[in-house]
Amino acid sequence: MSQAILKTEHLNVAADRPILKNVTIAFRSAAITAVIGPSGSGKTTLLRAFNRLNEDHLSTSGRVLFQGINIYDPRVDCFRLRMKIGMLPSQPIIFPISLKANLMLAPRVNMKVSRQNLAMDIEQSLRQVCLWDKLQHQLTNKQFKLSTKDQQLFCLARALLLHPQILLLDEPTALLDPAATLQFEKILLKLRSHLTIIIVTHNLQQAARIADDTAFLQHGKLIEFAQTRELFTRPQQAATDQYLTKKLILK
Ligand SMILES: Nc1ncnc2c1ncn2[C@@H]1O[C@H](COP(=O)(O)OP(=O)(O)OP(=O)(O)O)[C@@H](O)[C@H]1O
Repeated sequence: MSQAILKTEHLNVAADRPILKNVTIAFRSAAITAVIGPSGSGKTTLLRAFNRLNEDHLSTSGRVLFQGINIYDPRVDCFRLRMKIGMLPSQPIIFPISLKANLMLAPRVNMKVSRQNLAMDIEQSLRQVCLWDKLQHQLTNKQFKLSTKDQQLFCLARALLLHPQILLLDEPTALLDPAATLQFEKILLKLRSHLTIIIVTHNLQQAARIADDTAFLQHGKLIEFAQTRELFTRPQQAATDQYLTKKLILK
């Protein structure tokens, strides 16, 4: 079993009231972890805590350790942190410039890579998401329109260009149809060999299909965290059992 790459210790996040309460969890390296739970249970807030996206408007206490270093230490550079821990929101965001310019934005600013190396990286990341053949001749075409599925894959490729060690995905397939969802999942399973993936999902079948481990949150508390097969077949907490049963029956 691989080592933990990311851990929280007694993580609390609050607005005018607590949102995450005393969450202690460890994520395995080169594994996919699903975060499940009812709406409002704190899943997105947990994900955002991992690259310090909450701190402008929410208070955070406790520790988040990335490779043993507390990311809330004031000496940690947020830009560098967000390159190592990338995030993909559920709504794809593509700027109204060419696809190539979209891809080049972050690496040129943050990594100062040469144009030649960047061209190779772009090809590699588009190949990783199975878009190279479709897009290689459209990269400078400002009018080219992508389908919703391809927009989300393109955003994944853009995130991969920064060579993150952890990728945070917030309901990445919420807008996709079942076939596109399966294609997206297949790509995640391939990426897992060298990338740690934490995915928030309302789709329990998705968690069961791709996640090595699953965390169940409710009312801001980590109720249960286990290998996915264990959590789905032998939940240890009554609340987990109730949630899984209700979701699967209502499906
Ligand atoms: N910036 C904020 N200020 C105040 N309350 C917030 C803020 N961000 C989140 N919350 C509250 O924290 C709770 C958890 O929100 P969060 O988005 O993390 O839940 P979630 O489990 O991801 O929900 P969903 O499945 O609906 O996306 C909600 O009640 C939400 O209203």
